[in-house]
Amino acid sequence: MQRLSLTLRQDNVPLDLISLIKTILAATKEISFRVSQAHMSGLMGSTLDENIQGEIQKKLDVVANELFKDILLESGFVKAISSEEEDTSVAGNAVGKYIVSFDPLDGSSNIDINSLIGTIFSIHEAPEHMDANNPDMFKQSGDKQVCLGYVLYGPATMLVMTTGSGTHFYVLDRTHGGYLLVHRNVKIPEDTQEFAINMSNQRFWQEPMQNYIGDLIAGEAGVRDKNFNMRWIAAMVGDIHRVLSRGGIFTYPTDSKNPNQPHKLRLMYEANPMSFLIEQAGGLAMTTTGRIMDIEPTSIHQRVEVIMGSKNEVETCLSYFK
Ligand SMILES: O=P(O)(O)OC[C@H]1O[C@](O)(COP(=O)(O)O)[C@@H](O)[C@@H]1O
Ligand SMILES: [Mg+2]
Ligand SMILES: [Mg+2]
Repeated sequence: MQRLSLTLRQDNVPLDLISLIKTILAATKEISFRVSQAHMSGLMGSTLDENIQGEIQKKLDVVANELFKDILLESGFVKAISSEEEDTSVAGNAVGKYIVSFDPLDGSSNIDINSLIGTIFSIHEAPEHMDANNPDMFKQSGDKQVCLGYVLYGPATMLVMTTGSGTHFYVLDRTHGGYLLVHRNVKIPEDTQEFAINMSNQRFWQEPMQNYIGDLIAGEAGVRDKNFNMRWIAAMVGDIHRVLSRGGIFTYPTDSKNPNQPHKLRLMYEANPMSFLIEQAGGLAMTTTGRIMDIEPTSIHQRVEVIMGSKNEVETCLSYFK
């Protein structure tokens, strides 16, 4: 099995970006270890604090965030970082070439049940003319990401990453401490019989989504004339990993549960990096009005509607909104 650094060189990734990627991966190896030791180190359960988005932070959310933030800022490679767990962006090296957005632990509600969690990251080039303290640096569309991915802390710790030359799967080999390539150029099947949605929100969805999911559930007895299976891991990293591995459609649609917050998933450190991975693997990553990666962000913690996965199934879903 090939080492990650060789794959990056084969994909012609610039040396300074390779150095940043290695810094990020060093942080994920440490988080992977901390996650596995959480019971013994008193790191299970919640803190008494909320993040800027009004969500109670888990102890591991805070630990993973501090670790990721410190290692990135100390590296000198980044001009600023932004994180789910930080109110605004945090300045780094004034001449750093890159900015990094991240979700230090995705799927926080899975922490206490020893289920799937992961770290999501997204790298853009830092605009030279902007001050390191200026959060507007992060207002760049998903299309401009230069590298992004996630690390899944599952039975195996896996890295799924792209630098724009295909989506590749790597696995953490604990015997030598590095990531090894296990699947180059992953491709998502265009058709699927599997969907992922939080069904408990059904009554809050818009009518076209109600109709679409209704037709999937009707199976062979309905207009789709085939049976569908459903999965929900409650961690986007886990659900998207399944879609990349064997196809499927994943959606967190617009809902009216909380009128002030029609969307759940965050654009910068959830939807955009996952969209890039899905598109590189031949899938689609959309809202009901267009491509997710075309969106010009207006704020760091912006939320967005998400419909992504197997190409033909995403198109079928969107046809209900026409
Ligand atoms: O609570 P729900 O509706 O199952 O939402 C699950 C979704 O929320 C998220 O967990 C949000 O991520 P965080 O754990 O980083 O806040 C997504 O990963 C996941 O798809
Ligand atoms: Mg998340
Ligand atoms: Mg999180």
